[in-house]
Amino acid sequence: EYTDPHCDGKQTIVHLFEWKWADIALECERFLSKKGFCGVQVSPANEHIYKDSAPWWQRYQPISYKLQSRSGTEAEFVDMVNRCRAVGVRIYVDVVVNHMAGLGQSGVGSAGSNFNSDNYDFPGVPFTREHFHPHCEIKNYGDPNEVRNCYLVALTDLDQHNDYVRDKIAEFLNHLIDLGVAGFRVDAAKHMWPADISAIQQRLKDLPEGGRPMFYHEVIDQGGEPIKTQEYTGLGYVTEFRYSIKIGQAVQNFDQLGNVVDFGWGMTDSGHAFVFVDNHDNQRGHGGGGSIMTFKRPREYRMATAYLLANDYGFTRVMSSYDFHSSDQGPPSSGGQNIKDVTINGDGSCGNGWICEHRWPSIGNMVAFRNAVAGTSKQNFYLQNNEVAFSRGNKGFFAMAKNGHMDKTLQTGLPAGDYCNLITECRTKVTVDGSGNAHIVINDPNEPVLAIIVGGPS
Ligand SMILES: O=C(NCCCOc1c(-c2ccc(O)c(O)c2)oc2cc(O)cc(O)c2c1=O)[C@@H]1CCCN1C(=O)/C=C/c1ccc(O)c(O)c1
Ligand SMILES: [Ca+2]
Repeated sequence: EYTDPHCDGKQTIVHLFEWKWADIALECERFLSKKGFCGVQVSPANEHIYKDSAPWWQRYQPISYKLQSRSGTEAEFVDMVNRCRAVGVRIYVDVVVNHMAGLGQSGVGSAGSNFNSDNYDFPGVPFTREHFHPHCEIKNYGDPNEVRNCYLVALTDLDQHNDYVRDKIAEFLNHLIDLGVAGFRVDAAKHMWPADISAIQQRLKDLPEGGRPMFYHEVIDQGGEPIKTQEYTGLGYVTEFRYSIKIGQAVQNFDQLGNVVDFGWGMTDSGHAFVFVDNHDNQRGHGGGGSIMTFKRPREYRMATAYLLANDYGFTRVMSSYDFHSSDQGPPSSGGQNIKDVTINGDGSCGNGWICEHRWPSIGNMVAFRNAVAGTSKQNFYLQNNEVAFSRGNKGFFAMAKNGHMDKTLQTGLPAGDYCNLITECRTKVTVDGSGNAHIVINDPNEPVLAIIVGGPS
């Protein structure tokens, strides 16, 4: 049961996809701590293959568990963890332990280790032939044995049933725990047996500050396959991909906003659901049947993410991307394996090809809303003519207008008083009268969201 995010009540992680460690440290200090983010999901920090075209997925082909990657050295990683922790922002590491590099690859990895996948030779760990499953390719996702014991697109599949393999993976995660990380995203968890993941978890230390590391498992279950998210809820949070589809559809047809949590679809219970609008893979067009919203449709994306953060379901992650034109394209680079710095413009947006969705007002300012209303349920639900609004207990009130305009008196469930609209950073306010009613006005097609909280600025 690793479901406590250890975030002092903060509710949202941001995925700073492919950011360098030095840039993440700066973002913790200048933005994430001020906005109340729980933490950062960082790209895989272990040694990975270098491919000439430097596709983003090269980081998902491990060579060893040495902490030197395209994002920086171990020293830079340690500095990032310390500086983020110093301002109350935790680090969650994306760990790739289902496999090592793909067959047909050999050479030197990002930490200088030699390897040869066809010989199952990974001296940087070390792993050798007996630590891997025999080669068969996953062809039938309808067979849970094949999905776990065969190779995903020729990626050399580790045998997590093997004690030595369990020990080496645990050693990797314990090293990260010693450095101060708060938990892990388990990449491709669907391709590992829950019992094997559990055996590895049992080899892990408590966090230095006490408590168990937080886990969230990547299980791509969109229904239709025998492997279900529920098989992994005993091990922590589990990614709920159907919610991304539901929210993506609902911002295009507001009538569906009342039914984005649909247990009829087999969706994971809220206490174990790890939820998001898009992720680093499906924002590139894989899966989701075209209903996945990304930064490429800014208005719909802001509404989808604002609703993700306002709704009373799951533990939330906000995606932060770089611009791309082809699905394999890596992060902004001046060439080779270089990654460009993240630059911050005068208006708070990012430059150098970084999108920084987490800094968009309807997104970054909703993080404080979600923290303030944690643990409360939706009430006073209002949904008509492309407008939605609801209160969260008596702690907060949220409204959103598909066309950017709303002018309606509604019950907010809040005590009388003047409240800042968090989204406009107080440039607009709301007065709640003695009966809890307020005149709700939205007039911004770009940020068509209003959010107020008790105890917020006024
Ligand atoms: O066409 C591709 N892959 C085949 C379709 C996507 O399949 C993959 C899935 C996958 C997709 C759908 C599923 O239902 C599923 O159970 C697994 O998970 C991965 C996880 C990894 O750590 C590394 C990978 O290369 C993959 C992968 O190729 C391209 C070229 C190689 C990498 N890649 C990719 O597209 C890379 C995708 C990728 C990489 C990292 C991820 O965490 C991820 O979710 C997807
Ligand atoms: Ca496997």
